[in-house]
Amino acid sequence: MDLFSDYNQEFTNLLPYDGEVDYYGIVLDKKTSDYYYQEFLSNIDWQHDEAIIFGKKVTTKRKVAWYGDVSFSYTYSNITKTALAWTEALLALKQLIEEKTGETYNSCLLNLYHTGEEGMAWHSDGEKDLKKHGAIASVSLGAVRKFAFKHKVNGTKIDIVLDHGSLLVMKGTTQENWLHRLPPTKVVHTPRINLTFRTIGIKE
Ligand SMILES: O=C(O)CCC(=O)C(=O)O
Ligand SMILES: [Fe+2]
Repeated sequence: MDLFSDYNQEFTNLLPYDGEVDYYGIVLDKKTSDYYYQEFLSNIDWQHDEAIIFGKKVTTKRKVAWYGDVSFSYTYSNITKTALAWTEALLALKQLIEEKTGETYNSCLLNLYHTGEEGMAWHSDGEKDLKKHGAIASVSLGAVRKFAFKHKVNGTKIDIVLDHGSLLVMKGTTQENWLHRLPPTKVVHTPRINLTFRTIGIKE
């Protein structure tokens, strides 16, 4: 990545091969980012996430919520969830992100990490309900956190920092070839909200 480029590039592909992760940097001004952060903290139906791991039901400290166009059912970590109907604020942000990325999305998974102690382990978002090779647009609000990619075969790692009001888009073969995670950290004590706009495949 050339940080000193004079070109007015809208985004940079962070991956050297086997996928495309477009980092747009900060796309929402401070006032707009603050507004959405407060709005989502207060007006999203946050729930502790549940997963079945080695046959046992576990509950995460992190909270999640899932919104979508219609009553989609979506399965991940062996649990099936049903989407809630879009709020006005979510729809407005979705539209803005669709304009910026030139893609459309029909659902959004939100994550609330209360402090730096909460994170997300290495995974890829290749669930079968997701449209194959569909773009996933990730918006970050609140505490600034590190984010990382790791190549599934050769272990190459790419670290980035996700700012308040920033946008990252994972597309193409990224989920097949790379894992990503939000590492826990002891130096962050305030909440971060992440929204991933996705496309759930419409079943025939
Ligand atoms: O919190 C983030 O930035 C990423 C969340 C994530 O990877 C996911 O929801 O699949
Ligand atoms: Fe993910």
